[in-house]
Amino acid sequence: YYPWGYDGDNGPDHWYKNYPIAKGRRQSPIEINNKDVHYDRSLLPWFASYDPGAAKTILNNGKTCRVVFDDSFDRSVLRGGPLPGVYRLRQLHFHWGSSDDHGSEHVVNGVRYAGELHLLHWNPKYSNYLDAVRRADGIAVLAIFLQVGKTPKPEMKRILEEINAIKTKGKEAPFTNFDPSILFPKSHDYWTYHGSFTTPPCEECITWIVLREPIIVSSDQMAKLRSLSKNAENEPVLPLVDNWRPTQPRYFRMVSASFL
Ligand SMILES: NS(=O)(=O)c1cccc(F)c1
Ligand SMILES: [Zn+2]
Repeated sequence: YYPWGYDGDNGPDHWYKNYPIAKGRRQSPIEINNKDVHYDRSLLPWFASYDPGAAKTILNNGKTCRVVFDDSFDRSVLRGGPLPGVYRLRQLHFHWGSSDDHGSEHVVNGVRYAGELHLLHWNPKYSNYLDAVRRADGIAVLAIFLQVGKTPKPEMKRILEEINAIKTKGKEAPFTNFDPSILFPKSHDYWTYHGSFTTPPCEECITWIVLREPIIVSSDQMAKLRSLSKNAENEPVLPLVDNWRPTQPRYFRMVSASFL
C-alpha cells in the first residue's frame, strides 16, 4: 500500500509511479478558461433529490473531512444535466489551502478559491461503487467552490460544528439528518467535462459538474477546516491543509457550459 500525500516525495508529481493513470489524458482537476469553454444549449438542468435520513457519519481520513451517506438504494440521487440517468450520492468531502487565497482544485480564469466541496455520486447501472469506478460513466462529482466572504452561508455551520469530534486521522462521528443540497448556491449554472479522481488511484471515470457560483464561507470557517490534523491521535501534530491537486493538462477535452 503506497502512502500517497500532497507534499514532498509522496506529492502529486510522484503519484504516477504507483498509479500510472495519473499521467493519463483525462485527469482532473483542470483550468476552466472562458476561451476554451463551449456553450452547449442542449445541456439540461441538473437536480438533486437527497434524503436527509441518508446521512450517516463524518470522518477524518487523514486526507480530508468526509461525510458518508447510505447508498444501498436510490435514496439520495443526482440526475439531469449531462447525466444519462440517476446517480447515487455516496459521500461528500472538501479540499482546502493553508490560507484563504488558494485551496480549490479547479481554477476558473486564473481564479483559485479558498476551497472546493465535492459531492460524489455513482451510476447504479453498475452493480456497486467499485465496479462504477472502472467505467467511463461510472461516477459524477458535483463541485462547489468555497469563497471567503463577510456573509457566510449558515448551512456550513452544521458540518464545521462536527470538526471538533474528528480532529485526528481515523476519527469518526455520527452525522445524521443532513441534506447537503442546503449548501448549494442559488444558481445551478455549471461547466461539465470528463475527468478523473483528483486523488490516487486517479481513475478516469468522472463526469464533472462544476458550479459557476461559489458558496460563501467565513475566514473562521476555513480556519476550522485547517484545524484538522492529518496525523492520528498521540502522533506529532501535522495540520491537514493544502489537500488539493494542481491542475492537469486538458489535452483535447471539451469543457461545456450550461450558460451563455
Ligand atoms: N476528489 S474526488 O475526485 O472527488 C475523489 C477522490 C477520492 C475518492 C473520491 F470518492 C472522490
Ligand atoms: Zn475531491
